Amino acid sequence: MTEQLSTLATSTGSLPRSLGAAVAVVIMGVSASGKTTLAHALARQTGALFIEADDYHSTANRAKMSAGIPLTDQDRWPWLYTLYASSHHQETTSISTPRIFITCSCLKRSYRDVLRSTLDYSVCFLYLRMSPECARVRITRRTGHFMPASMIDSQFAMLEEPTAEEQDMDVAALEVDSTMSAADVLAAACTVLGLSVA
Ligand SMILES: Nc1ncnc2c1ncn2[C@@H]1O[C@H](COP(=O)(O)OP(=O)(O)OP(=O)(O)O)[C@@H](O)[C@H]1O
Ligand SMILES: O=C(O)[C@H](O)[C@@H](O)[C@H](O)[C@H](O)CO
Repeated sequence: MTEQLSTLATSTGSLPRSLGAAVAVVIMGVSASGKTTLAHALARQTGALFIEADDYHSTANRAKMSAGIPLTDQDRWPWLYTLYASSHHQETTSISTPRIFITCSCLKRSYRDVLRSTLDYSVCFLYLRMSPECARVRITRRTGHFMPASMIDSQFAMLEEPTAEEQDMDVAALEVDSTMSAADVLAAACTVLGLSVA
């Protein structure tokens, strides 16, 4: 993990140029890293569709997480399938890209590979990279959400940060810390994605 972090630290900040035109952008990261907040803002500003992966968790998955029990691969495969199946049929009238923002934790390489290989359209990932301390503060302050703060450690334990190889391929990482407002994160994301929204 430490090795991955240091690799990432030297290579964050922009998407491979060929993926600037990706149709779908998956905003990934641990719980409370700000995926939903950012995706809402991006979708609002660009007119793109927004798909929230949390909406596709089964009742059983939600109950597990609410009870502070981390999901397993077996819990996540059907969830990723349902997410894929629903994204698959989405079409928008937008003629610009990206057309879809998808929030999805995508904690493991294998989960990202599932989306890479199943989604019909070109996809790239924007990884919101946040320290455990910052995520813990955010999740503790958040109200009205099923995910308890006690899950933060397991989210980081599970996390396989995007490798340098993935970053050469289709992942950009954005460092997010406690000094960045939602507007700051939006602006940084737009720069990384090459979007010219205000
Ligand atoms: N830049 C920011 N500064 C301060 N608070 C923020 C910022 N961005 C998001 N938040 C707050 O942090 C909390 C987590 O954000 P959000 O729900 O968007 O994260 P998430 O990654 O979608 O979480 P989850 O995967 O658990 O649904 C929310 O209460 C949100 O209002
Ligand atoms: O893979 C997972 O463990 C889950 O997707 C979680 O990340 C939560 O659903 C999400 O973060 C909501 O709090």
